[in-house]
Amino acid sequence: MQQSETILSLESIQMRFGGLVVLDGIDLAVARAELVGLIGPNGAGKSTLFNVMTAIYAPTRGKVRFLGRDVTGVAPHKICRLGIARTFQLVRTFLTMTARENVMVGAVYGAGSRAGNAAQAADEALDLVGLSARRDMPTRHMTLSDRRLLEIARGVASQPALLLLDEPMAGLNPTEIRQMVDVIRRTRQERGIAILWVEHKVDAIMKVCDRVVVLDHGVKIADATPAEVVANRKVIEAYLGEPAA
Ligand SMILES: Nc1ncnc2c1ncn2[C@@H]1O[C@H](COP(=O)(O)OP(=O)(O)OP(=O)(O)O)[C@@H](O)[C@H]1O
Repeated sequence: MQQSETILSLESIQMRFGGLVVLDGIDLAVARAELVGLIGPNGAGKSTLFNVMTAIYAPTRGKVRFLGRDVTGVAPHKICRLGIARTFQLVRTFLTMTARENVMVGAVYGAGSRAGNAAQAADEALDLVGLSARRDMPTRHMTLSDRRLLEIARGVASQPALLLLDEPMAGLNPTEIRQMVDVIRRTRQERGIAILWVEHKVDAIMKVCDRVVVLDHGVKIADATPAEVVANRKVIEAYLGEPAA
């Protein structure tokens, strides 16, 4: 695997809603199988950036390139087929369907699998996230933590090159957070999927990521290793605060 190959690049992305500039000249590259954290204060523009990458929004300026193609403003279902999957801050699963059926949707919709292949892809993805034993459970009976894991499984089953995680740890307890960290690591290591991970649980990001990107007021203020980011004055002032003495 060529880990240094860039699969996603954002070039000078600007997103404006009327007079409000929410993203201002963002450049960002993600390499194959890289694990990148995306952090910043509330309202910094992280979710909006995901929405631009997945073509929910067409940026007012700039380009999104994925696997060598200009995909700026391409329809969201095409982005998924091309290999970008995502999870949501507010979990979105089909509540009356079982865990396995939910993940099969990812396999069919994202990877274009037929029923037999989709079932196999779903079982493998459920195994990766540790939900095999609950695969026949309707998702309305699952805990928040399991539904977050299920969203990851659904993304993995679509066979993406890049998975976008939007606050997968929100609302989880410490045990569930450790389990989630383990799943994120394995998703990258065992599947070779690049991950761009938005999170307010900064400790987890710093422990696990190769690189951390920091947004503040729609501007990228840092893009470096975790050790460099925690020592960055701009990041301390905008988001992290001074370390405890
Ligand atoms: N559709 C929209 N129309 C107008 N303003 C929007 C829209 N979507 C987002 N915004 C604004 O863009 C800014 C960035 O929001 P965004 O949700 O991307 O931030 P965030 O970094 O993901 O925040 P959080 O950490 O709270 O999830 C906010 O000021 C928000 O109110």
